[in-house]
Amino acid sequence: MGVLLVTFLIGGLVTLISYWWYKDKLQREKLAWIPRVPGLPIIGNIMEFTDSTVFVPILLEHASKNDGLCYIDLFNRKLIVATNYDFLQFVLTSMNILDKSFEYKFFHKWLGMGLLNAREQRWKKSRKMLTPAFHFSILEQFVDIFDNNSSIMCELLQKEAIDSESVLNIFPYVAMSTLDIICESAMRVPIGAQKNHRSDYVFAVKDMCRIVVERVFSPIKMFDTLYPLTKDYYKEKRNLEIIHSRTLSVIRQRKKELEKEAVEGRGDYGGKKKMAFLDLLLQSTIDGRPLTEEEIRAEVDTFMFEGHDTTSAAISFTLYCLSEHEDVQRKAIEEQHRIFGKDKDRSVTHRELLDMKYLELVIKESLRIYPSVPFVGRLSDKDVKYKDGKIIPAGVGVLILISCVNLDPKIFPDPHKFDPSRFEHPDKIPPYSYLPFSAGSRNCIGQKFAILEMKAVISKVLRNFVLLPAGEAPIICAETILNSKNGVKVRLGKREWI
Ligand code: HEM
Repeated sequence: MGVLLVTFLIGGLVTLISYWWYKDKLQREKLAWIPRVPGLPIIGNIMEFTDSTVFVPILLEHASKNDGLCYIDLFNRKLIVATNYDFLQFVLTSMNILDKSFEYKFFHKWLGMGLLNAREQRWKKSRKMLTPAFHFSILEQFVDIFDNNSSIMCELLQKEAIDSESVLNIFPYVAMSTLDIICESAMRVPIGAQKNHRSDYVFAVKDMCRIVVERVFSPIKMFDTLYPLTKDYYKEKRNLEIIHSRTLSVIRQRKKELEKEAVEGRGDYGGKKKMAFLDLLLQSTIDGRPLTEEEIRAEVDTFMFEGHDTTSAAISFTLYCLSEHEDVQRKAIEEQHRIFGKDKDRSVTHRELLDMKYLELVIKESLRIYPSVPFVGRLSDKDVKYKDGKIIPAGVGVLILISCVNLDPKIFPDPHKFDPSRFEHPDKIPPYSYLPFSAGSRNCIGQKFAILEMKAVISKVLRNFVLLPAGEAPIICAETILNSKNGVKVRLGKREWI
């Protein structure tokens, strides 16, 4: 019996290794047209990427030596690293490469198969269902919410932080404000995160961003069988309890309100009016049936995460850029004066947000240098023909380095210089060379929402404060959402509005 078991185990192991070896050999042959980054036997390049502050520059160095393309090995997984425009255009517009790469699997427990993670067939249905939630007429209704919540943020800054000598990490203030905004607008459930000060939810989301990236590159945490041996496994469990209980309470609260509205004959339950995100989810059907609570939670978790963490990073880094560039801040203020005249405290309108053309250039330039999503990944389960007989093999991921594409000196001379005038002539920027919201059919569904929200918040801060340099540059780390190890530091002075 014992001999039989050992023979069986050895046989199984040999079959597994032979399968790995054969799959590896086939993929390597098909990838022969892309330079491979030399690595160690078996573990490949994994040891180069253990620090989130350096792995993007390392990948860029490898890719730029090889015309914007190379591939790396992470144990038995291969990943094409891409900054080459032709290739990016091909991948992002291909209807055969719509799935997300292997690395997104580390999001699954958190975000389920919501829009970000959904596989091709489900994604098409979900995207079609959710697109109306970003209609112009819906976004217009959110302007007051943007305005009120940025006022609360400015009041807090006024009370707690205004002192032109002290250095302030602006990030937590912005994060609470964007969390309030996404809950009140997309979910229709105000949660008052700013007034409660601390939000376990925000801390849990931040920690999950770190955990997900560390699992991609850690030789222990990446394996589901070994992961429970690490502290992060337990931290992840705790974080997910906090996050999921928050989203479930938001969903249940809104569901109750909708039912009450229906009983009282208010609202438009089951009607034709365009609905905000959560109302749409609660009243939609997919494959002829209503969505389950699990499916709704996956979408809500996805939107809470994508809709608050991305914008809080983007707003914080833009405020930092403005604090460092007095000339740019002056022009932005001139525009605010032109729009608001003497009354800096009145509410902004949708039309006025659209009119903030210079502020839009500032935001675009800030997202170029500090893209909230520094990289995205794609995958196909079939071989895909690229050009001249070249193949992107089935099961090989493509990692698109957004943060490096945006810094190409051929397109953006002196790329680290903050210069919003680069975007005065958008026609001069070639397609697929500026990708903060990704591109193609799986681009960011919330980009118009994000730009409007950013304008509303930044405009309010500019009208109330002079942003001054703190003398401390952010230490950038790529933790799925761009983050700074030392916070995003500015100093705030009182703005005299004449
Ligand atoms: C400055 C702010 C934002 C930036 C830079 C940004 C960037 C991106 C990027 C690069 C992607 C592609 C991700 C990938 O392929 O892995 C994406 C997808 C997505 N974003 Fe955004 N985003 C922002 C704000 C928002 C907001 C405010 C929302 C919701 C209200 C949102 C919802 C989503 C969703 C649901 C997806 C998945 C889309 C799909 O796969 O069809 N994003 N975003």
